Amino acid sequence: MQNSRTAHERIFVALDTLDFGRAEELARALGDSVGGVKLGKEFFTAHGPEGVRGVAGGKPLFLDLKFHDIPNTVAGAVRAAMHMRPVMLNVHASGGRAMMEAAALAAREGAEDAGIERPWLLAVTVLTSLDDADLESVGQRTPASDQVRRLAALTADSGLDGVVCSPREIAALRRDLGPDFKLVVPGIRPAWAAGGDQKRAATPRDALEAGADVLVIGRPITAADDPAAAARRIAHEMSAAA
Ligand SMILES: O=c1ccn([C@@H]2O[C@H](COP(=O)(O)O)[C@@H](O)[C@H]2O)c(=O)[nH]1
Repeated sequence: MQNSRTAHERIFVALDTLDFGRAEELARALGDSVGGVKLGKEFFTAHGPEGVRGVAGGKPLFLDLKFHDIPNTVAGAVRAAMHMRPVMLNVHASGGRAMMEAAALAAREGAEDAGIERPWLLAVTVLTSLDDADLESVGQRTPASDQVRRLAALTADSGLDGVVCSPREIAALRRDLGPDFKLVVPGIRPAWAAGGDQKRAATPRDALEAGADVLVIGRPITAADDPAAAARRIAHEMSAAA
């Protein structure tokens, strides 16, 4: 996937719905006001690969299934995913090095078999809905920011293209891992949108200024009365970023 993109091309809209018709309608209404669509567990569980292909059409697709299992199983899932022709897909970094290496190999081979350009293979670090207290409650005493840096370094070392992180960690990851490591960032909240369940969030402009490659934005666009206008407003706010 190209890295030199205009503001709206950096937005992948999260179509989190069980309703096929609604997802299709949003994808159509948003058209070129976003760079691509993100389909994840909610939509995929309801509609499967066929549904994903139907809604994505020819649009760039981020397949957000966050695979997390033993290496052999994840490798198989990554191969199967190639038939949905994603430009990005992901696993969980906490699955560890062997799992990520198996996923990277499967992505290379699977893309070739499917006759597509190899998608960016990303690893989810720490979900943006979690804060330090949440991590502590599951026995993880390291602050989220440190854990993200640790998992991102492991991801880079395992041969993946980049990570999914919160906007709060972008600057540190850019310093740690350089300009080519891909940072795909959910937890984006314009000042005028509700925070919802996102705990490590920031505005689109702040995320772009910090060095994000792609912003994943769902409800601030999809729950708006006019989703295309909301996407254009966000792109305009991003354009003002240095
Ligand atoms: O850490 C993560 C990883 C993935 N997501 C996904 O991004 C979108 C965000 O949607 P909003 O409506 O803008 O909150 C959603 O599909 C999540 O599954 C994330 O939020 N955080």
